[in-house]
Amino acid sequence: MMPSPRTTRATVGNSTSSATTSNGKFEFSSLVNSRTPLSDSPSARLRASESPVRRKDSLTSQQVLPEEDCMKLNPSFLGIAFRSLLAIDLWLSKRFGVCAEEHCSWGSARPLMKLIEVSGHGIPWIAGTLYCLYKSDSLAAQEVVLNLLFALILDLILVGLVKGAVKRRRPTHNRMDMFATFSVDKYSFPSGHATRAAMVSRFLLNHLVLAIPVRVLLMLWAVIVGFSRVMLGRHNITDVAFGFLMGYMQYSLVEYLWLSPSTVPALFSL
Ligand SMILES: CC(C)=CCC/C(C)=C/COP(=O)(O)O
Repeated sequence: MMPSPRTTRATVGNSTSSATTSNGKFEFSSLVNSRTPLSDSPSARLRASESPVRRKDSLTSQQVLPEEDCMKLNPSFLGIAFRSLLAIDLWLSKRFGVCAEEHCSWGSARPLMKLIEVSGHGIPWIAGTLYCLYKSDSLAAQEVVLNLLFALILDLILVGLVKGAVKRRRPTHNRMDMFATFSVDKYSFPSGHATRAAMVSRFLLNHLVLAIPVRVLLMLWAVIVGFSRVMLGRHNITDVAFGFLMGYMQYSLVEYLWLSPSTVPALFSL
């Protein structure tokens, strides 16, 4: 039976000769009996790789355990998968960018797509919410509208942060003729329209009492806003897909941080 490294270390500490002659245990002998530190001797350093105790300490990341070799393979596999996904994304997004220019196959639908773009823009949403806040006459209505305003501002901040961190350029076929943009809007990941559409529609579905057809229309609007981003050539498909996911999660964050008269009374006494 193989002694455990702990047992071996104790044994060689008592007997120099038996420790230095036993195969593969030299490192323990030198560790205990030699004045030369293990890591100073090249041969000892090499042999240390055979010791389960020293292995992790004395080797570089290239000379490690098989499991760690696997870990090294994974990033390259993931890298290839990631690059392939991006290549498919770029190719598909370009194919679906059918309203990117007037002369494109669906170029005549471009004005309609731009109208849909305005319907998901931050300015009309923030302006409309401020107007509703001004008009709301009950505390309950004020609470909902104030939280919608908070959600819209939070969305602008979070999208701006992610766009600034990821710095993914808009598709080359996009014509940058959007109105009222921030400097980070030269970047495309994630789609701010998609985050807003997903978040706002989830917000309204949860806080307004709406007839079923209106609920369906609201969901349809969010989906159409997403499609229009790719068709206009503003975004790649992954920008919009991630935007929807992010907007959906942003709503959960708003729910979590919900502003109410009991948590922030100052906001409601204005
Ligand atoms: C100026 C304000 C209040 C908002 C900017 C809204 C905007 C232009 C977002 C960019 O959306 P995409 O990332 O979908 O292109």
